[in-house]
Amino acid sequence: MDLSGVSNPICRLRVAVDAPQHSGIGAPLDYLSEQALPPGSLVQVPLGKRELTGIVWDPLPADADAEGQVLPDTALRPIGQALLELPPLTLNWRRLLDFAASYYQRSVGEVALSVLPPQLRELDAKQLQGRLKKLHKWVEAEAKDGAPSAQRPELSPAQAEVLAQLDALLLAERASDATGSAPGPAPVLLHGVTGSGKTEVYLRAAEHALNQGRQVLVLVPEINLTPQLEARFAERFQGHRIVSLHSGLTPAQRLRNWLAAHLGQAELVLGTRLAVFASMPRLGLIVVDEEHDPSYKQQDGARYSARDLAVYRAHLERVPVILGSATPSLESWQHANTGRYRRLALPQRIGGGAMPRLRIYDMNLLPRKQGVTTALAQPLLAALRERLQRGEQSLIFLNRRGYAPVLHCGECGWKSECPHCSAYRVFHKGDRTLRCHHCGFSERVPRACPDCGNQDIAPLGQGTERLEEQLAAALPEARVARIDADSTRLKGALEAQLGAVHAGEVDILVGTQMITKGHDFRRITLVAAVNPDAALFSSDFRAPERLFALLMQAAGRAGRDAEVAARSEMWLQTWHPQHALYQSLLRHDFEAFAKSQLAERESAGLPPYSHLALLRAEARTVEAAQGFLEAAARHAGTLPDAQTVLVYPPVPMSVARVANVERLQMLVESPTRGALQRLLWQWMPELHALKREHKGLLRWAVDVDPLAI
Ligand SMILES: Nc1ncnc2c1ncn2[C@@H]1O[C@H](COP(=O)(O)OP(=O)(O)OP(=O)(O)O)[C@@H](O)[C@H]1O
Ligand SMILES: [Zn+2]
Repeated sequence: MDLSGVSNPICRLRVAVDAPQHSGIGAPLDYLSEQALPPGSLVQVPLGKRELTGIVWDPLPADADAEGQVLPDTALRPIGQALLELPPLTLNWRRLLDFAASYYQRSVGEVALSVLPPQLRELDAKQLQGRLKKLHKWVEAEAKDGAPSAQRPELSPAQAEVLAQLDALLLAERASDATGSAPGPAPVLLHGVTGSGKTEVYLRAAEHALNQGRQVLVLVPEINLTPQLEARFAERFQGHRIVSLHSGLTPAQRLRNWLAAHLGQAELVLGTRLAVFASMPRLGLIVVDEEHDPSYKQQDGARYSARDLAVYRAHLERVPVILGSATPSLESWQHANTGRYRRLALPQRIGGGAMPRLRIYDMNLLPRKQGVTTALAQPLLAALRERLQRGEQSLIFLNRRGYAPVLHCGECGWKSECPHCSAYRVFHKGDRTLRCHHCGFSERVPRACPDCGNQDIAPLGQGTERLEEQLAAALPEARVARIDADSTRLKGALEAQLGAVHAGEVDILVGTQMITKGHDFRRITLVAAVNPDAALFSSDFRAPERLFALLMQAAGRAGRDAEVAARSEMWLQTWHPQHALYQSLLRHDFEAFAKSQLAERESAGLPPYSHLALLRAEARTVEAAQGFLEAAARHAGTLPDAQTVLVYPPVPMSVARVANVERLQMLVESPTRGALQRLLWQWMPELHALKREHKGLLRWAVDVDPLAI
């Protein structure tokens, strides 16, 4: 860099550093530097006794109120090494991080540093040079020539129509942008039923962006969906470099892929929610697949929604963003209703195949036997047998892993409670353990009741392990496989298991929601949800929306091949066959379901008609957590926006105690986003102060737009 023109050899730099939340350091810190480094540069700086990696941040505008007092130069410390080999992070990247930090009420340093690959924060300039050299070698060895895309299927008329509308949107945007002030293309909500070929739309839109020399970011909700999507993109775009970004990569891979995107060498980035922060200087398109999926919400630290940030990022960069789903979130659906988003639809399956016929089986018809939980009704077993005879596959969905959720003594009433949590430990038969799914506490299964010595302790209810066992007993000729978090713990296990299903080596696949999403199974003609009722009566207002999406998506795994679509079925075993949710499902009618849910939300004043945040508190005792929340509520009452923003009394979380920590939360509700944000901003300093006063408090956090209430 040529610094000869810099008149003042010593300048001030604002540097974003990852200071722990309790330190109260919010804004970037001032340092002295002999070089005028551009914002976005990585530098090492001293903080206390440590040396940390930080990011040079933008100078405050001249008229800004300085936060706190401005220190004289003599009070500032000099920066350390700068990582000059790395091009600075772009202005739009920094604006995205500024927004995310302020919206989710965290410090920008914490968020910005936490979304960089961990290894990048540990390297000095020399080590970084080494990594870059390695990257260039890799890029040379796997040279991509930008060759045109491989063979692609003829678009269906609906796909062609959607793509034409996408093009029209871009053209209109460009035409209106003569002044350079247009807001960017409206976000697109692609509502396509399962198997309608949404992925082909993503591929074509990506191709369009690649042809213009731009980079493409594709987000998927779950890590286990990245390999198959990566394969589809890689097959199509052989002349282009594709990298993935998710938490399953080794630290070295993550750094390499991140650098490839940052240097513009990777043209396609596929990843889970953290990839929304990937540095992509030539970004031209963002795709968010299964946009309704709750996994897009981060559940600790900065509790961001990657879907919402994707929309914001697209707006910043003025590039199109496509949100795809068969069952859009009600927030996005409502945005499309009001015209903020542009709705495009793929109402039919590729090849014109029918949606699976829904069969609701009334469990009340089963003869009741004391103490016996019937997993599979006879008619369902008969339907499974029919598939077996025809050589077709079935999928059985049960959202509960392990053998049984509770172990129970019929003599004294003992149950397998976790000593550290307000939850039962789950019986895992495979390794004969009782395991708590909240704190991880695990013990060997006792031979007899620990309270009364009764030898006869029995599992209550069923999980996927038990279902697998029951199926094997009822249909001994079937090849049964189970896919859940337990069966896929080892690296590569999931790919192998999915491979076996695709290869036709499995007749019946049992699993949790892992198997209901996104997979393009071609030979499944029967999907069954054997115990979906629990969510019907949840206290969480989003539970019906989530259940509907999950069941629609599960149903969507059946009959994906038009040849077998006509005889594909979705079975529901339920105690509440008349429930309105199941009735809309019966008609595959998302629109009717969304309409009725939105009407309920509107009359109850719930999102998207109001805006929520949660203040969470964790302490060793209920009193300590409650004391903090009550003091916080009193303070909120004194703030200017207290007239419009409602703060509810503290309540225990649904699992109140985890690992001996009591967890309480307080709901904050506002008719407008602006009032909520203002109140939170004014509240934060007091919350930090209250934390210091309430010694018994372990942690507190604010969750903006919380998903689970
Ligand atoms: N134009 C086309 N011609 C032929 N086959 C196509 C076409 N578009 C998509 N397909 C095929 O149709 C199948 C379903 O498409 P895809 O997986 O994209 O659906 P989807 O809408 O993403 O479904 P889901 O929401 O269930 O994940 C895939 O096997 C895909 O290869
Ligand atoms: Zn526990």
